[in-house]
Amino acid sequence: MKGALLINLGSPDSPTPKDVKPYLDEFLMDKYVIDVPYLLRALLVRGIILRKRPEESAHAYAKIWWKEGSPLIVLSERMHKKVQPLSNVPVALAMRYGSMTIEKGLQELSDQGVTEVLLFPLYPQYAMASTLTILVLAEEIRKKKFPHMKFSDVPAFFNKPDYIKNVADSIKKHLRDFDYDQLVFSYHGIPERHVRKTDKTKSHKKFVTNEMCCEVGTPEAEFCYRTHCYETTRLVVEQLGIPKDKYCVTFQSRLAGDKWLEPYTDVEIDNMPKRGIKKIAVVTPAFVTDCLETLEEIAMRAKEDFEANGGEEFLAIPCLNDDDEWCETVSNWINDWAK
Ligand SMILES: C=CC1=C(C)c2cc3[nH]c(cc4nc(cc5[nH]c(cc1n2)c(C)c5CCC(=O)O)C(CCC(=O)O)=C4C)c(C)c3C=C
Ligand SMILES: [Fe+2]
Ligand SMILES: [Fe+2]
Repeated sequence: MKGALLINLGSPDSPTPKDVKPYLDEFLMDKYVIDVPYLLRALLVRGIILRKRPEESAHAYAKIWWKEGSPLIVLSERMHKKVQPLSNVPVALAMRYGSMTIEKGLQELSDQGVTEVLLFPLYPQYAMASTLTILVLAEEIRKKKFPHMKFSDVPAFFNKPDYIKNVADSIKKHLRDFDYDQLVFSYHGIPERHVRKTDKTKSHKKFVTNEMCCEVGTPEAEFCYRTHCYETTRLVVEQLGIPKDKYCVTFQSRLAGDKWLEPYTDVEIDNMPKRGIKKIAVVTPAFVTDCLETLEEIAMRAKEDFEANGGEEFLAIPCLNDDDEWCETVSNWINDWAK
């Protein structure tokens, strides 16, 4: 029998340093997230980052935490609840990090008699720190615990017409009563090195800000997160008829140290009021579910900083979450595969 496993990032069990620390340890010790040799990674993560970060992150999580739990988990569960009845096969939900493990998700499917699984990473744009790490871990678990299972996966859907339509429709709905100077497309950042590493053609050398680094459809673009982000943006603004001077692409959530993809969201947004841009809307299409990075970093911190710098109006557009059209898209893709 066939079945699908929706996989999102995960969250700590509670917004306390006690629970945030092991979650961050699992996350940042992942070699596809901090991609340096094990000893250096352990020194960096356990010797430096995890000394202060759990306190700071717990404080940030506490600001966005809901009565029912982490927004990312609660919203993913709501989406799963809507997708299951629209799908013709069993659908389970799992997280890459934290307690809702991929192993538990596969066990749930296996208990229902599923032997052919569609792995569905909930990331529109491909990155080794998001999509690849899920696929690698799932395969490790399959070999150890579920050798009888067969896997397929949903590739990055950054340019799939249904997803683009869902994002465009959501933006249109939220901008109906908001007269904006600039629409900011803010994507989760990654170190530039990650883009070079996943490029099998090794043709990514220098990046020119605001220009696509490779062309969709070429081998170098197949795993290029940066181009996937620019292409999502291009297709969405094309569908909405937004002119070039009314939108921009930025990258958020960088960690200190490496050179991450530019332009940086915080730097760009802080500078906008000085350039006469006083009313902005921010959309975050790298996340299909609202989470710490959208609810705290964008809707709270970026808004405060924008206003402190002279900005007047700030609108954070929610992610697709459990939007009906989006849940239909997800179940359609599952049903197409299961045919
Ligand atoms: C080297 C560090 C990181 C890389 C690379 C990275 C890539 C990446 N992350 C997401 C999605 C999410 N990240 C979230 C939180 C988060 N991300 C990092 C670091 C890297 N991410 C950290 C340390 C954290 C934890 C919070 C913090 O301390 O700031 C989240 C939110 C989770 C939640 O519980 O709400 C998401 C979602 C993607 C898609 C991605 C690569 C493209
Ligand atoms: Fe992240
Ligand atoms: Fe590229």
